[in-house]
Amino acid sequence: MAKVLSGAGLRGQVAGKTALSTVGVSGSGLTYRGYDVKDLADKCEFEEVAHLILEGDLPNETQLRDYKASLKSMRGLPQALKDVLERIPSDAHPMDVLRTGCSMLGNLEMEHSFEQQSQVTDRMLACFPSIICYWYRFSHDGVRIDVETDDDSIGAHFLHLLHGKKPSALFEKVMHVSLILYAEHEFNASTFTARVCASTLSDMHSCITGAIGSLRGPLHGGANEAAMELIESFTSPEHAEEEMMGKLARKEKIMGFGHAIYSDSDPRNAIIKHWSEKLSHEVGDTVLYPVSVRCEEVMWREKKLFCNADFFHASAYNFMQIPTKLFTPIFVMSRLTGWAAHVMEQRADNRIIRPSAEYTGEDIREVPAMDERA
Ligand SMILES: CC(=O)SCCNC(=O)CCNC(=O)[C@H](O)C(C)(C)COP(=O)(O)OP(=O)(O)OC[C@H]1O[C@@H](n2cnc3c(N)ncnc32)[C@H](O)[C@@H]1OP(=O)(O)O
Ligand SMILES: O=C([O-])CC(=O)C(=O)O
Repeated sequence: MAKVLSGAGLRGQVAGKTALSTVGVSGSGLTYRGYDVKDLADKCEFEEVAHLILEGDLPNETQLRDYKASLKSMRGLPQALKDVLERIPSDAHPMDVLRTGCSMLGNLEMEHSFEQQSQVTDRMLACFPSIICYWYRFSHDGVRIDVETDDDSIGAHFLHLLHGKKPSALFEKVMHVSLILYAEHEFNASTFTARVCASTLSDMHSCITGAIGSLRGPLHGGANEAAMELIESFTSPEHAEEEMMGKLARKEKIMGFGHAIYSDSDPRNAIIKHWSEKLSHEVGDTVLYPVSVRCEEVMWREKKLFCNADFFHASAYNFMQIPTKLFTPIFVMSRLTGWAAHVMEQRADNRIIRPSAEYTGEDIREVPAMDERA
């Protein structure tokens, strides 16, 4: 069943061109530069996919080694940025921390010309996990961590900083898969934000800062955190069934379900669900995974609504002992690749994005004197 793509929210309107991805095209649900996301998640590391999205091609062995070494060398944070992070309270939302961190980095390491666009993007890719974990560990545990680990991947670097030890091979693999699934998704709200900003010929840090703000909302990236709050409130599949039925009767929105483009499934769901199940066995879970499966069954049976990429990410991240409020920042660490590639694409063939509005306000009228106003 095809989804009706019309109405409010610019739904169904072509707002520009891209060679980066296809979403919901029949035959394959999601492709990055022509490769099926299932194939990429199966066979690649996240750094290979980042290279594909940003540079246009999958790297060969030497290119991948060099790319990873280069990213590894850029994990450190300038003291002025650490000083700012240390002043942000522990009850701040980590997405706001990342937004501030990205903006501050733009002050310290400004993109002076578009020729530096790849360099500033790689720098952000390398140091966003450092920013989020430096703040988290300082504000929550009172420690100033060394952010320059020698971990092979961005996902392992993140988990190492967060937990103070290298992650298991399984956890590192799941981080690769997760970061690949979240990397790029055509003209979603946060990417469109980045492109609108880019279309004014603004700098890369401004485009990414704006995109982080758009991703933060619960209708977009913030849904993975909201999904976690939902599933952890249920004690068993039966409890989930009962509560979900109540929520549907009250017409509550259930985060982690539905999609603006996909009509009957999100191709990323089956992949992350598989890894969530694997992790649940690994950590001996008997509640969260079965509860998540029951929520999925109820939503499909009652409303024909399906899990989007966010729903099973909640349990998967929880099984890796990642605090819920860091879920959406992980999405940022990945989607940065898509955002930056879209900024580059916009810059390469730019016209300022400036749509029109249908006016629904008052007819033209005179400004009344102060004593004539209500
Ligand atoms: C990585 C990502 O960003 S994926 C998206 C993450 N966001 C979420 O999970 C938030 C929950 N989902 C939603 O709010 C929506 O499904 C969106 C924002 C993703 C898509 O919005 P839209 O394209 O406007 O939804 P759509 O037109 O399909 O909605 C059709 C109907 O289903 C309902 N519906 C859609 N999603 C849900 C949901 N998760 N729970 C309950 N009802 C829903 C809508 O309210 C609407 O009902 P109505 O016709 O009575 O108003
Ligand atoms: O495409 C969308 O609207 C939202 C989404 O799934 C994403 O950005 O990954």
